[in-house]
Amino acid sequence: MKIAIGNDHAGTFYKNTIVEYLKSENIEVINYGTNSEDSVDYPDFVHPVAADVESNSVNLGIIICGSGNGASMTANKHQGVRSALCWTKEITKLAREHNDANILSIPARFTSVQQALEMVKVFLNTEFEGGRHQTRVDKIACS
Ligand SMILES: O=C(CO)[C@H](O)[C@H](O)[C@H](O)COP(=O)(O)O
Repeated sequence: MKIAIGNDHAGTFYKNTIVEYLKSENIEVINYGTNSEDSVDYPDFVHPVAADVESNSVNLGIIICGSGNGASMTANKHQGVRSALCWTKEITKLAREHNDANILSIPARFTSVQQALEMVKVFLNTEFEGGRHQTRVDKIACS
C-alpha cells in the first residue's frame, strides 16, 4: 500500500506521528507536507496529495490542517477525489463504507493525536460497501 500525506504547520506533529505509524506497518509513504511549524499555506501541501490520488499513483491520501476544512476543500477540487473531514473513528468508518472516501482529512486542532491515529487505522482497514452506496457515489461527480 502507498499513501500520500500532506499537512500545514498546524498538522506537523500529527503528520510525524502518523508517518511513524505507517512506516512501522511497512506502508510506503510520500510526504508532501511541511516538516516545520512555521506558518505556510495549506493548499501548497495538499494539492500534491490530491493529484496523486487523482492519478491513482497512490492508494489513499491523508491531509491535516487545523480544522481539516481548508485541506479538504482543496483536495475536493480534484477529479475523482472524495476527501472526508473526520473527527471520530465512527465517522471515518462511514466515510469509507458509504462514501468510498479516498482522502482522510484530519482536524489537528480539534482531535487528539491518539484519536487521529485511530482514525488512520480505521481509514486504511475499512472497505467500501458498494451496492446502493455506489449508485450515490457515482452521482457525486458533475462533469
Ligand atoms: O485553513 C484552515 C482551516 O480550514 C486550517 O485549519 C489552517 O491550519 C489554519 O487556518 C491555520 O491557521 P493559522 O492561524 O494561520 O495558524
